[in-house]
Amino acid sequence: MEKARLIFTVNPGATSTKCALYRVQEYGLVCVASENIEHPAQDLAAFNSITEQLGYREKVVKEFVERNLPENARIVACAGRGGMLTPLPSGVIKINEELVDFSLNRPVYQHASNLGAPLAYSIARLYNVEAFIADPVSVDEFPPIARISGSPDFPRFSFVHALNIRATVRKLAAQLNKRFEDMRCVVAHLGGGFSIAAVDRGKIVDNDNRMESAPFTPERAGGVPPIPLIEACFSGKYTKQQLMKKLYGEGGLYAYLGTKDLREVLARIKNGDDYAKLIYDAMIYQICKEIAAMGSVLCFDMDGIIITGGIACSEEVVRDIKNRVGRLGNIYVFPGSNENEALAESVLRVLQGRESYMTWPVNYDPLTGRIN
Ligand SMILES: Nc1ncnc2c1ncn2[C@@H]1O[C@H](COP(=O)(O)OP(=O)(O)OP(=O)(O)O)[C@@H](O)[C@H]1O
Ligand SMILES: CCCC(=O)O
Repeated sequence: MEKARLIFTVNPGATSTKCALYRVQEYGLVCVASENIEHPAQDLAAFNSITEQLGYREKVVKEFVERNLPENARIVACAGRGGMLTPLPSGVIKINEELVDFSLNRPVYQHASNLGAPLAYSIARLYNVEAFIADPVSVDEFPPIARISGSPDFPRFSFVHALNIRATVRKLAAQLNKRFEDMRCVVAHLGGGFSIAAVDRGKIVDNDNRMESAPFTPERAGGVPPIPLIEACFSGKYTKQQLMKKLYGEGGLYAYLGTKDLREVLARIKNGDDYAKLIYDAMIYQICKEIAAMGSVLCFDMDGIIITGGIACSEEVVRDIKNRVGRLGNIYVFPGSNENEALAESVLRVLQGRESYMTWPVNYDPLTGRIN
């Protein structure tokens, strides 16, 4: 009997590595195993950089595959979440040694997703198959107008949860019986980090890059007033690393309330904590301002507003967002992040010849949108 064909996917996050195996069926994919493997803070504290975590996470990922690969099945392809690479067009890229080297040793910023390509490649080599990344966080398809900031020295650029955003737009397209390539919508990905994006005919034409001005998130500061920030940089009170942490990792809800867990914040509010309520309300207020801003990018001519990510599991959040911006368009909720599934679907489109893949390095000019 022919062995079942499986796609392995891996999505490394700040504190966990999400792994999954999908069986390829004639009509699509069936998830046969999926785990969110959490990494205790004391384990990760032993490493000075994301790159140093590779061996540790590789062991965990290999154990996942050994535990879950059925005897009557074989892996036919692997996929990992793509990290902070150079600016790229959306789509699928085949992983090679050079891409692994770039992700580990020359990424544009430190981000757990930089380990996606090395981890997928490592499993692919074990099973002698090909590995891919899809829609990495450095997807940048901004048109020229979106790149203009208030200073030519600091042009705007994209940094975005491209994988989950494009996957949820595909889901909405199927639900509305429309082509993905025709969809126009605002997507609010609300997780540990947020990405609030305008999607125009399948392309992310603007988003709230949290290295610029953006709503604060459970752990990221988003936009802060620039002059006081410059003063703090030159005050001698902080190291660069301390200030980076204030913006990234220890900002947002965590800075105000000492927790990154929105469920805990909601529980405190239920128990009458007025300060927690103020901070929560401010977060919703900022999210809604950004949704409206992204709606304006689409001239409010859109198929709807999507809310997704872990925070979209909260009925309170969805209700409070609807109360502020529900008049702008229909709101669709896709709770949780669908990144592993989106990776598997991207690879399936490639295996079935419905989508072509790019090869690293991708010689892409974000200013013209051309691949040379
Ligand atoms: N049922 C829920 N109600 C409210 N908040 C929730 C719920 N489930 C998860 N969250 C919150 O969602 C946030 C984490 O979301 P998620 O798991 O999508 O993030 P992540 O994958 O770690 O990060 P990112 O989305 O930036 O890659 C946390 O603040 C968590 O408390
Ligand atoms: C695209 C990833 C954004 C973030 O982690 O904040």
